[in-house]
Formats: sequence, C-alpha cells, structure tokens
Amino acid sequence: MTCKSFLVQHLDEEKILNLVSLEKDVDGFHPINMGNLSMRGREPLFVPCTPKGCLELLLRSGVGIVGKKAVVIGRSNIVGLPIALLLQRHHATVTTVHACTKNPEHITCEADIVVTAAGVPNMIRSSWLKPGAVVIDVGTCPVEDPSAEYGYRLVGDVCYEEALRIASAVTPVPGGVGPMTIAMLLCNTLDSAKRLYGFT
Ligand SMILES: NC(=O)C1=CN([C@@H]2O[C@H](COP(=O)(O)OP(=O)(O)OC[C@H]3O[C@@H](n4cnc5c(N)ncnc54)[C@H](OP(=O)(O)O)[C@@H]3O)[C@@H](O)[C@H]2O)C=CC1
Ligand SMILES: Nc1nc(=O)c2c([nH]1)NC[C@@H]1CN(c3ccc(C(=O)N[C@@H](CCC(=O)O)C(=O)O)cc3)C=[N+]21
Repeated sequence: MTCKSFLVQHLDEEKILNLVSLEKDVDGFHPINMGNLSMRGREPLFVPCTPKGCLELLLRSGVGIVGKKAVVIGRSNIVGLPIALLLQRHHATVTTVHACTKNPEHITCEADIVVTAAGVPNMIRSSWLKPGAVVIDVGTCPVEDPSAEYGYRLVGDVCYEEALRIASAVTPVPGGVGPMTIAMLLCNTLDSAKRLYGFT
C-alpha cells in the first residue's frame, strides 16, 4: 500500500522517499510534505493517511479539539508525529508519550483526547483515562488465537471493554482507524489525480 510496507530490506527508505514526486506523495511521507505539515502558515500537499483518518473521526463525531488536552502515544514518522502535528494545528495542547516517558499513565489520564499508536496490546487500561475522554486506538497487533480463522486476531493498544466504561467514545480494533486509513489513501489519491488533471 505504501512505501514502507512495500520496500524490501536492501532498499533505503530515506532515498526512496526523496525520489517520490511531491504531487504523487499520497502517503504524505516526503520530508517536504512533513515539513510543511509542521510549519505554521504552510500547507502540505498531502496529510499522512492514518493521522488524517484519526482527525476525520474526531471532526465528524463533533469532538471539539480547540484548547483540549491531547496525549499522543507514539512518535513514529508515519503515525505518532504527524498526528501530534495535526492536533496542534487544530489548536489542541499536545503532549507526546513514548517508550522513554516516565509515568505515562499519569500523563495520559489528564487528557481529553487520547490517540494511541504504540503497538502494545491492551496497554491503556481504565486507570489511564480521564472520565469522558475520547480515545482513538491506532494500534493493530496480531495476537495468537487458535480459535480465530487465521490463528490470530488483531488487538489494539486500548483495553476496549475497560475504556468503554470510562471514556465518552472509543474506536474499536478492528473496524476503527484501519478502514479510515484506507479511505484517506483513496481520498489523497483522488486529490492527486484531480490536481494533475487541473480539476481543482
Ligand atoms: N490502523 C492503522 O491504519 C495503522 C495502524 N498502525 C499500528 O499502529 C501501531 C504503531 O505503528 P508505528 O507508529 O508504525 O510503530 P513504531 O513501532 O514505528 O512506533 C511505535 C511508537 O510507540 C512508542 N512506544 C512503544 N512502546 C511504548 C510504550 N510501552 N509506552 C509508550 N510508548 C511506546 C515508541 O516509542 P519510541 O519512539 O521511544 O521507541 C514509538 O514512538 C502498530 O500497532 C501499527 O500496526 C500503524 C499504521 C496504520
Ligand atoms: N508506510 C506505511 N504506511 C502504512 O499505512 C502502514 C505501514 N507503513 N506499516 C503498517 C501499518 C499498518 N496499517 C494498517 C492499515 C489498515 C489496517 C486495516 O484496515 N485494518 C482492519 C482489519 C484488517 C484485518 O482484519 O486484517 C481494521 O482495523 O478494521 C490495518 C493496518 C498501515 N500501515
């Protein structure tokens, strides 16, 4: 689907990304698109698909972002970092939690909006959440399950049953951010074609 997922090991991701034409960078991973996303007053040609999908979920669900405390768990180039930048663009006060963060639970439980992309199954328990928080679970980890069709099932970063009791909204895994990512990839691809043929 994207550069990273298709690249075989001997290819250098940095070199490949630099070669992608900006107008066709539907992943939004080119350093110029990322730079424009991070700078005030500039607009990237494309916003990365998963972060864009998370934002779309918030906006379409009527979740206010301006002035809210948001915690993003994870800081990868493809998910955590661009999500934090996007939320900041929408005027949230953003804190990033990563693998070296001390007492992540204490930080996360103050957030109005939690977006988690760590890839650690069931890490976010109810004690990590403020009552009424909105929780977007990006994590998708395959865990062994002999009773499942393919011998594994997908699990998010959030302990879904616990979060349901305390949060005001939680995205499920599967059936949450994953399908939004694919929809946003199609959206970016259509935008790219429209721009190419002068339809915008
Ligand atoms: N649903 C979807 O559309 C998508 C889902 N994903 C899923 O999202 C998850 C993250 O993906 P990706 O960003 O590529 O993964 P990476 O492994 O590149 O990044 C994981 C991030 O989480 C942080 N992290 C890891 N463990 C902990 C922990 N115990 N506490 C706090 N932070 C932690 C890491 O911190 P540090 O930087 O310090 O190492 C890192 O920044 C995966 O499960 C992936 O499958 C990804 C893309 C799309
Ligand atoms: N450069 C790059 N770009 C990516 O977009 C990227 C990546 N690297 N590395 C891996 C992750 C993972 N990822 C997913 C996308 C959709 C679903 C998805 O649609 N999941 C379905 C379930 C699918 C199933 O059941 O198998 C769902 O959550 O409902 C999941 C995971 C994109 N990634």
